[in-house]
Amino acid sequence: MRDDFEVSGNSGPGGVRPPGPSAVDVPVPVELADATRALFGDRQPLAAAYAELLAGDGVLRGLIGPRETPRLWDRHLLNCAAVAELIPAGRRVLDVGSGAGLPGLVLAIARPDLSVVLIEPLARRTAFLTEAVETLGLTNSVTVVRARAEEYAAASSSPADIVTARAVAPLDRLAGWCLPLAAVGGRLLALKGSSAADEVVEHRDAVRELGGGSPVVHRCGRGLIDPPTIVVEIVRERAAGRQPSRRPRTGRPRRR
Ligand SMILES: C[S@@+](CC[C@H](N)C(=O)[O-])C[C@H]1O[C@@H](n2cnc3c(N)ncnc32)[C@H](O)[C@@H]1O
Repeated sequence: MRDDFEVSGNSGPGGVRPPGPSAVDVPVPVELADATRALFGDRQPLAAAYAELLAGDGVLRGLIGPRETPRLWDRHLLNCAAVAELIPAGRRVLDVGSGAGLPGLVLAIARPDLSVVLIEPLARRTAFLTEAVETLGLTNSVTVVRARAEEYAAASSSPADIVTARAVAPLDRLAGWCLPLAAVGGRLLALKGSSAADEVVEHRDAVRELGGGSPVVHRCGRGLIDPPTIVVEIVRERAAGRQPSRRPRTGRPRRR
């Protein structure tokens, strides 16, 4: 990768530091206790430390609206952690437009086997992400990069197994930014709302032009969270614009 992006992480030893003075206690709501245990396992204290950072510094620095604090667990942490069921062990994940770390940082918390790169263009957000990664002791598994996805794709030579994105752009634009970041055979997992199926219909052709296969809609976390997280999965089948070659036509040979 070119080294003119601001990059941090993947350097020091792990070990959770206690959240700083601007952390706010965010207890897990009783009705979410089982889901939280199922999705975070023994990493639940780390998830709680991240929730405290979001509710404290995240709100103070304008990365999360104050009205989100009471619903941090369901709308943000559990919503994102549920996507882990689509990611096999040991994969390299790029999270595009991470904002305050959603879903990339949550996936790194829930799944210590993953190596995660958080790609975010805004300095205020990457500053928060870098501090959160250090505070949570995740510098061994998480890297923060300040860049737009298109810039990173043009400069990076290490394609990802999985590219994630939540609330970043409509599916056609998102596929244009994210598919070039994935290896051929790799996958974009786009966290979408209830209009996911309509988006798929609207943008299917554009996605194909961009080298993606047929989008598949998944509902993650069923039986654990309500509503489940809706994820549109797109496999990168080939480089953009190169359509699969047609089978030769059979029948009478053409006259010369
Ligand atoms: C609405 S926020 C969503 C943040 C986070 N994913 C979440 O779900 O809370 C969209 C984010 O995408 C980032 N973004 C916009 N265009 C981008 C691009 N071309 N490449 C990477 N990130 C981008 C913005 O800076 C912003 O942080």
